[in-house]
Amino acid sequence: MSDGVKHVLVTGGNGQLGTELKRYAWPEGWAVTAIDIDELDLRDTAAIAAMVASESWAAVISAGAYTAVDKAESDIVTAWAVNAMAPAAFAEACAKAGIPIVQVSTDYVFDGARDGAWDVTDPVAPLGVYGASKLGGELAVRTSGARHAIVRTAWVVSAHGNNFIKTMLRVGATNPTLRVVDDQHGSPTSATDLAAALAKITMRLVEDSAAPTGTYHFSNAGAVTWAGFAREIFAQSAARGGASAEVQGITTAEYPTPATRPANSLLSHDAITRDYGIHPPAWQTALGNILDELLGAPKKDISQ
Ligand SMILES: NC(=O)C1=CN([C@@H]2O[C@H](COP(=O)(O)OP(=O)(O)OC[C@H]3O[C@@H](n4cnc5c(N)ncnc54)[C@H](OP(=O)(O)O)[C@@H]3O)[C@@H](O)[C@H]2O)C=CC1
Ligand SMILES: Cc1cn([C@H]2C[C@H](O)[C@@H](COP(=O)(O)OP(=O)(O)O[C@H]3O[C@@H](C)C(=O)[C@@H](O)[C@H]3O)O2)c(=O)[nH]c1=O
Ligand SMILES: [Mg+2]
Repeated sequence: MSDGVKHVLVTGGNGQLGTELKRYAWPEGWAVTAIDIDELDLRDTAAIAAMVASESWAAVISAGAYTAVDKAESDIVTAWAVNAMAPAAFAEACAKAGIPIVQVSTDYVFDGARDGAWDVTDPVAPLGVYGASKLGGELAVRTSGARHAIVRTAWVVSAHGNNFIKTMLRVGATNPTLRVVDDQHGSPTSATDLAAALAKITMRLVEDSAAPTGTYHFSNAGAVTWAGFAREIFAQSAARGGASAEVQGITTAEYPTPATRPANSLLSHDAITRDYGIHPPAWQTALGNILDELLGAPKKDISQ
């Protein structure tokens, strides 16, 4: 592509994040090629090398992933192929091509076994296959020799694809009461806000060979439990005439799942703010924007 445009290759193009990276208002001179399984199977490392070598890409954003956390527990080989070997193949190809790679990773690399926000330098200790395989991808990128940013995020939600907001609205439409875990703490992340942060980092890595590299955390600002998140979803949904349900807080032990989730996966934004000047918006605001898209703007408050 010798058109003077900087082409960014994005994997996971049909996912939540890939969809928002396509919708992002890239400045003139930038273009995104977002691919998913129809164009390239991430289990095919030879095809990955060929894809990167096929064009003069400006950068790769590695967003594609095996994100079914519970299913991964019984599908280890596929999870590792997609979450670890594919990023390894991309990173190797990027190093060869001399282009940067932005690898998206997860809060689930942490064990969650302490209070406070996890810093980028804190020790990792994944509790399940999904987190372990994503950590494998991180390590491959980190040791590849490619200039990189590894951006860990958490609890990704959007108006498109599968996520907790859409599950709550769907289940809440037919159930008056929902039981939701109230002892796992984290920060929801709008795929739209994440896409904007990743675009900013990617463009800087491409334009400035001295741009900061390393590991970063991005989530929306503020902390909540899944039950607290569900309550706010229904409060904001009801204000828009959407589904509402009562949320009964339960313990993790009362909601058994194949994969163990971290009790605390709050992410510190210090590194991304310091190096890239990124200040994530509050998760409640991000939720409101997603519900605006799904349900329309809130009805006027008639009590005043
Ligand atoms: N969702 C979340 O809560 C979080 C996500 N992340 C990370 O953020 C990134 C983006 O996540 P998100 O957009 O939510 O994930 P999604 O599951 O919405 O999107 C991932 C995409 O990757 C595709 N994919 C899976 N396997 C393959 C394969 N073998 N070949 C080609 N494509 C494949 C999926 O296709 P298909 O749907 O057909 O499987 C899907 O379109 C991922 O790296 C994820 O690990 C980090 C923290 C939280
Ligand atoms: C649907 C439902 C879930 N839960 C619990 C299960 C779980 O602990 C929590 C959230 O459910 P989810 O299935 O969305 O959780 P999960 O799929 O684990 O979400 C994770 O996805 C991966 C890809 C990540 O990287 C993580 O950051 C995180 O977002 O809520 C309830 O307690 N009640 C319910 O009715
Ligand atoms: Mg899930």
